[in-house]
Amino acid sequence: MNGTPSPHPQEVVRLDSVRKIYGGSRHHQVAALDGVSIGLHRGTFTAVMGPSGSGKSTFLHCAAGLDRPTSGSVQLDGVDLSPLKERELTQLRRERIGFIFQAFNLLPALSVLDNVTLPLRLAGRRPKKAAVNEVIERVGLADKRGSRPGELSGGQQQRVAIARALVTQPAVIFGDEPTGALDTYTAREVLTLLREAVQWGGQTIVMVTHDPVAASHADRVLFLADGRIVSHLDRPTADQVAERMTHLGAWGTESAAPAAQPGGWTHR
Ligand SMILES: Nc1ncnc2c1ncn2[C@@H]1O[C@H](COP(=O)(O)OP(=O)(O)OP(=O)(O)O)[C@@H](O)[C@H]1O
Repeated sequence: MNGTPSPHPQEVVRLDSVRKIYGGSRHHQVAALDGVSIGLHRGTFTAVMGPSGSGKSTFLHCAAGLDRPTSGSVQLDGVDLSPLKERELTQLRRERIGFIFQAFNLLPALSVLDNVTLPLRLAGRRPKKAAVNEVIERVGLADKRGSRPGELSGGQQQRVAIARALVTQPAVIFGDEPTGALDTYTAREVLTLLREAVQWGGQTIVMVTHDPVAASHADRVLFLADGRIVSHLDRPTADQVAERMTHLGAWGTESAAPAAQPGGWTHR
Protein backbone atom coordinates (compact mmCIF):
# COMPACT_ATOMS: atom_id res chain seq x y z
CA MET A 1 0.00 0.00 0.00
CA ASN A 2 3.02 2.29 -0.08
CA GLY A 3 2.98 3.24 -3.77
CA THR A 4 5.17 5.99 -5.16
CA PRO A 5 6.42 8.77 -2.88
CA SER A 6 3.97 11.64 -2.50
CA PRO A 7 4.95 14.93 -4.17
CA HIS A 8 3.43 16.63 -1.07
CA PRO A 9 5.16 14.90 1.86
CA GLN A 10 4.01 17.50 4.38
CA GLU A 11 0.37 16.76 3.56
CA VAL A 12 -1.43 14.01 5.38
CA VAL A 13 -4.65 14.44 3.42
CA ARG A 14 -4.74 15.45 -0.23
CA LEU A 15 -7.77 15.74 -2.48
CA ASP A 16 -7.32 16.48 -6.19
CA SER A 17 -10.29 17.51 -8.35
CA VAL A 18 -12.63 15.39 -6.26
CA ARG A 19 -16.20 15.15 -7.50
CA LYS A 20 -18.91 13.10 -5.87
CA ILE A 21 -22.14 12.74 -7.79
CA TYR A 22 -25.19 11.20 -6.16
CA GLY A 23 -28.24 9.94 -8.04
CA GLY A 24 -28.44 7.59 -10.97
CA SER A 25 -30.54 9.35 -13.58
CA ARG A 26 -29.18 12.50 -15.18
CA HIS A 27 -32.01 14.76 -14.04
CA HIS A 28 -31.72 13.72 -10.41
CA GLN A 29 -27.97 14.03 -10.04
CA VAL A 30 -26.46 16.07 -7.23
CA ALA A 31 -22.82 17.13 -7.22
CA ALA A 32 -22.20 16.82 -3.48
CA LEU A 33 -18.53 17.65 -4.18
CA ASP A 34 -17.77 19.58 -7.33
CA GLY A 35 -14.04 19.64 -7.99
CA VAL A 36 -12.39 19.93 -4.58
CA SER A 37 -8.59 20.20 -4.45
CA ILE A 38 -6.91 20.76 -1.12
CA GLY A 39 -3.94 19.59 0.90
CA LEU A 40 -4.05 19.41 4.70
CA HIS A 41 -0.70 19.57 6.45
CA ARG A 42 0.51 17.31 9.25
CA GLY A 43 0.02 18.63 12.74
CA THR A 44 -2.76 21.04 11.81
CA PHE A 45 -6.36 21.41 12.95
CA THR A 46 -8.84 22.09 10.14
CA ALA A 47 -12.53 22.86 10.56
CA VAL A 48 -14.95 22.38 7.66
CA MET A 49 -18.05 24.56 7.63
CA GLY A 50 -20.81 25.44 5.21
CA PRO A 51 -24.58 25.60 4.91
CA SER A 52 -26.67 22.46 5.18
CA GLY A 53 -26.21 20.35 2.05
CA SER A 54 -22.98 22.10 1.03
CA GLY A 55 -21.03 18.82 1.04
CA LYS A 56 -19.31 18.75 4.46
CA SER A 57 -20.15 15.13 5.30
CA THR A 58 -19.34 14.04 1.78
CA PHE A 59 -15.97 15.80 2.04
CA LEU A 60 -15.24 14.03 5.32
CA HIS A 61 -16.36 10.64 4.02
CA CYS A 62 -14.31 10.91 0.82
CA ALA A 63 -11.23 12.23 2.65
CA ALA A 64 -11.44 9.40 5.21
CA GLY A 65 -11.94 6.64 2.66
CA LEU A 66 -15.47 5.90 3.90
CA ASP A 67 -16.87 6.79 0.49
CA ARG A 68 -15.31 6.79 -2.97
CA PRO A 69 -15.28 9.90 -5.18
CA THR A 70 -16.97 9.69 -8.57
CA SER A 71 -13.78 11.21 -10.03
CA GLY A 72 -10.58 12.77 -8.78
CA SER A 73 -8.18 11.33 -6.26
CA VAL A 74 -7.68 11.19 -2.50
CA GLN A 75 -4.35 10.53 -0.84
CA LEU A 76 -4.18 9.70 2.81
CA ASP A 77 -0.81 9.64 4.53
CA GLY A 78 0.79 9.30 1.10
CA VAL A 79 -1.45 6.43 -0.03
CA ASP A 80 -3.67 6.85 -3.09
CA LEU A 81 -7.04 5.43 -2.05
CA SER A 82 -8.48 4.89 -5.56
CA PRO A 83 -6.96 1.49 -6.34
CA LEU A 84 -7.53 0.04 -2.87
CA LYS A 85 -10.00 -2.81 -2.42
CA GLU A 86 -12.57 -2.55 0.40
CA ARG A 87 -10.51 -4.82 2.64
CA GLU A 88 -7.41 -2.67 2.13
CA LEU A 89 -9.40 0.49 2.78
CA THR A 90 -10.73 -0.96 6.03
CA GLN A 91 -7.21 -1.87 7.08
CA LEU A 92 -5.92 1.60 6.21
CA ARG A 93 -8.72 3.23 8.21
CA ARG A 94 -7.97 1.01 11.19
CA GLU A 95 -4.27 1.72 11.10
CA ARG A 96 -4.06 5.34 10.10
CA ILE A 97 -7.34 7.08 10.93
CA GLY A 98 -9.17 7.94 14.12
CA PHE A 99 -12.84 8.96 14.18
CA ILE A 100 -14.81 11.06 16.64
CA PHE A 101 -18.57 11.28 16.14
CA GLN A 102 -21.29 13.47 17.60
CA ALA A 103 -22.95 10.39 19.14
CA PHE A 104 -19.67 9.12 20.74
CA ASN A 105 -20.26 5.57 19.37
CA LEU A 106 -18.84 3.79 22.41
CA LEU A 107 -19.66 0.17 23.19
CA PRO A 108 -21.93 0.30 26.26
CA ALA A 109 -20.96 -3.10 27.63
CA LEU A 110 -17.23 -2.33 27.65
CA SER A 111 -15.29 -0.39 30.26
CA VAL A 112 -13.53 2.87 29.44
CA LEU A 113 -10.24 0.98 29.23
CA ASP A 114 -11.66 -1.65 26.87
CA ASN A 115 -13.34 0.97 24.67
CA VAL A 116 -10.07 2.87 24.37
CA THR A 117 -8.00 -0.19 23.52
CA LEU A 118 -10.55 -1.70 21.11
CA PRO A 119 -9.03 -0.22 17.91
CA LEU A 120 -5.64 -1.65 18.85
CA ARG A 121 -7.10 -5.08 19.46
CA LEU A 122 -9.12 -4.91 16.21
CA ALA A 123 -5.89 -4.13 14.37
CA GLY A 124 -4.23 -7.13 16.03
CA ARG A 125 -1.92 -4.92 18.08
CA ARG A 126 -1.27 -5.62 21.73
CA PRO A 127 -2.14 -2.55 23.82
CA LYS A 128 0.93 -1.20 25.64
CA LYS A 129 -0.15 -0.49 29.19
CA ALA A 130 1.98 2.63 29.73
CA ALA A 131 0.94 4.21 26.43
CA VAL A 132 -2.75 3.46 27.03
CA ASN A 133 -2.59 4.85 30.55
CA GLU A 134 -0.90 7.99 29.28
CA VAL A 135 -3.68 8.61 26.75
CA ILE A 136 -6.40 7.98 29.35
CA GLU A 137 -4.66 10.34 31.76
CA ARG A 138 -4.23 12.94 29.03
CA VAL A 139 -8.02 13.09 28.54
CA GLY A 140 -8.55 13.30 32.31
CA LEU A 141 -10.21 9.91 32.86
CA ALA A 142 -7.58 8.13 34.98
CA ASP A 143 -10.14 7.46 37.73
CA LYS A 144 -12.78 6.19 35.27
CA ARG A 145 -10.85 3.36 33.63
CA GLY A 146 -13.28 0.71 34.89
CA SER A 147 -16.50 2.67 34.34
CA ARG A 148 -19.02 1.86 31.61
CA PRO A 149 -20.05 4.63 29.16
CA GLY A 150 -23.55 4.75 30.72
CA GLU A 151 -21.98 5.87 34.00
CA LEU A 152 -20.27 8.86 32.38
CA SER A 153 -21.40 12.35 31.37
CA GLY A 154 -21.56 13.32 27.70
CA GLY A 155 -18.28 15.21 27.94
CA GLN A 156 -16.59 12.27 29.63
CA GLN A 157 -17.91 9.91 26.95
CA GLN A 158 -16.54 12.14 24.23
CA ARG A 159 -13.18 12.17 26.03
CA VAL A 160 -13.22 8.35 25.93
CA ALA A 161 -13.85 8.62 22.18
CA ILE A 162 -10.93 11.03 21.85
CA ALA A 163 -8.67 8.67 23.78
CA ARG A 164 -9.84 5.82 21.55
CA ALA A 165 -8.98 7.92 18.49
CA LEU A 166 -5.57 8.96 19.86
CA VAL A 167 -4.43 5.55 21.08
CA THR A 168 -3.47 4.19 17.66
CA GLN A 169 -1.45 7.36 16.95
CA PRO A 170 -3.32 7.80 13.67
CA ALA A 171 -2.07 9.93 10.80
CA VAL A 172 -5.29 11.92 11.03
CA ILE A 173 -8.38 12.14 13.22
CA PHE A 174 -11.67 13.00 11.53
CA GLY A 175 -14.39 14.53 13.67
CA ASP A 176 -18.03 14.71 12.58
CA GLU A 177 -19.66 17.36 14.78
CA PRO A 178 -17.69 16.09 17.81
CA THR A 179 -19.15 18.77 20.08
CA GLY A 180 -22.65 18.75 18.58
CA ALA A 181 -24.20 16.91 21.52
CA LEU A 182 -22.38 18.79 24.28
CA ASP A 183 -23.20 21.92 26.28
CA THR A 184 -21.09 25.01 25.69
CA TYR A 185 -18.78 24.51 28.66
CA THR A 186 -18.16 20.81 27.99
CA ALA A 187 -17.71 21.48 24.28
CA ARG A 188 -14.96 23.97 25.10
CA GLU A 189 -13.18 21.38 27.26
CA VAL A 190 -13.32 18.83 24.45
CA LEU A 191 -12.09 21.37 21.88
CA THR A 192 -9.23 22.35 24.17
CA LEU A 193 -8.24 18.67 24.34
CA LEU A 194 -8.28 18.40 20.56
CA ARG A 195 -6.26 21.61 20.28
CA GLU A 196 -3.70 20.21 22.73
CA ALA A 197 -3.45 16.97 20.77
CA VAL A 198 -2.49 19.08 17.74
CA GLN A 199 -0.24 21.49 19.58
CA TRP A 200 1.64 19.12 21.87
CA GLY A 201 1.09 15.77 20.20
CA GLY A 202 1.52 16.87 16.57
CA GLN A 203 -1.83 15.24 15.75
CA THR A 204 -3.65 16.17 12.52
CA ILE A 205 -7.38 16.80 12.97
CA VAL A 206 -10.12 17.52 10.44
CA MET A 207 -13.48 18.40 11.94
CA VAL A 208 -16.88 19.13 10.40
CA THR A 209 -18.90 21.53 12.51
CA HIS A 210 -21.84 23.90 12.38
CA ASP A 211 -20.57 25.84 15.38
CA PRO A 212 -18.45 28.98 14.79
CA VAL A 213 -17.05 28.73 18.33
CA ALA A 214 -15.88 25.16 17.68
CA ALA A 215 -14.40 26.20 14.33
CA SER A 216 -12.48 29.04 16.02
CA HIS A 217 -10.32 26.42 17.79
CA ALA A 218 -8.93 25.30 14.42
CA ASP A 219 -5.85 26.59 12.61
CA ARG A 220 -7.85 26.95 9.44
CA VAL A 221 -11.54 26.97 8.61
CA LEU A 222 -12.58 25.82 5.14
CA PHE A 223 -15.97 26.96 3.88
CA LEU A 224 -17.94 24.79 1.50
CA ALA A 225 -20.85 25.93 -0.64
CA ASP A 226 -22.49 23.86 -3.37
CA GLY A 227 -19.78 21.23 -3.13
CA ARG A 228 -16.88 23.63 -3.57
CA ILE A 229 -14.37 25.20 -1.22
CA VAL A 230 -15.27 28.83 -1.65
CA SER A 231 -13.34 30.46 1.15
CA HIS A 232 -11.10 29.95 4.16
CA LEU A 233 -10.03 31.75 7.32
CA ASP A 234 -6.82 31.21 9.30
CA ARG A 235 -7.00 31.30 13.12
CA PRO A 236 -10.28 33.21 13.02
CA THR A 237 -12.41 34.38 15.91
CA ALA A 238 -15.86 32.85 16.31
CA ASP A 239 -17.34 36.19 15.20
CA GLN A 240 -15.34 36.15 11.98
CA VAL A 241 -16.49 32.61 11.26
CA ALA A 242 -20.12 33.51 11.98
CA GLU A 243 -19.89 36.54 9.72
CA ARG A 244 -18.41 34.47 6.88
CA MET A 245 -21.19 31.91 7.32
CA THR A 246 -23.77 34.69 6.99
CA HIS A 247 -22.22 35.73 3.68
CA LEU A 248 -22.07 32.12 2.58
CA GLY A 249 -25.83 32.03 2.25
CA ALA A 250 -25.48 34.57 -0.56
CA TRP A 251 -22.47 32.84 -2.11
CA GLY A 252 -24.43 29.64 -2.15
CA THR A 253 -26.89 31.12 -4.63
CA GLU A 254 -24.22 32.89 -6.67
CA SER A 255 -22.21 29.67 -6.93
CA ALA A 256 -18.57 29.59 -5.89
CA ALA A 257 -16.64 32.82 -5.55
CA PRO A 258 -13.41 32.06 -7.45
CA ALA A 259 -11.45 34.91 -5.89
CA ALA A 260 -12.06 33.41 -2.47
CA GLN A 261 -10.33 30.10 -3.18
CA PRO A 262 -7.88 29.44 -0.37
CA GLY A 263 -4.23 29.96 -1.11
CA GLY A 264 -1.31 29.07 1.08
CA TRP A 265 -1.89 25.49 2.09
CA THR A 266 -0.96 24.07 -1.27
CA HIS A 267 -4.50 24.44 -2.49
CA ARG A 268 -5.01 24.68 -6.19
N1 LIG B 1 -26.47 9.12 -0.21
C1 LIG B 1 -26.90 10.20 -0.87
N2 LIG B 1 -27.75 10.08 -1.91
C2 LIG B 1 -28.17 11.15 -2.59
N3 LIG B 1 -27.83 12.43 -2.31
C3 LIG B 1 -26.99 12.62 -1.27
C4 LIG B 1 -26.48 11.53 -0.50
N4 LIG B 1 -25.67 12.02 0.47
C5 LIG B 1 -25.67 13.36 0.31
N5 LIG B 1 -26.45 13.72 -0.72
C6 LIG B 1 -26.68 15.08 -1.23
O1 LIG B 1 -25.39 15.69 -1.43
C7 LIG B 1 -25.40 17.04 -0.98
C8 LIG B 1 -24.34 17.23 0.09
O2 LIG B 1 -24.69 16.46 1.23
P1 LIG B 1 -23.82 16.45 2.58
O3 LIG B 1 -24.50 15.52 3.52
O4 LIG B 1 -22.41 16.18 2.22
O5 LIG B 1 -23.96 17.96 3.06
P2 LIG B 1 -23.63 18.59 4.51
O6 LIG B 1 -23.00 19.89 4.24
O7 LIG B 1 -22.89 17.60 5.34
O8 LIG B 1 -25.09 18.80 5.08
P3 LIG B 1 -25.60 18.91 6.62
O9 LIG B 1 -24.92 20.10 7.20
O10 LIG B 1 -27.07 19.14 6.47
O11 LIG B 1 -25.25 17.63 7.30
C9 LIG B 1 -26.82 17.33 -0.51
O12 LIG B 1 -27.53 17.93 -1.56
C10 LIG B 1 -27.37 15.96 -0.19
O13 LIG B 1 -28.76 15.93 -0.36
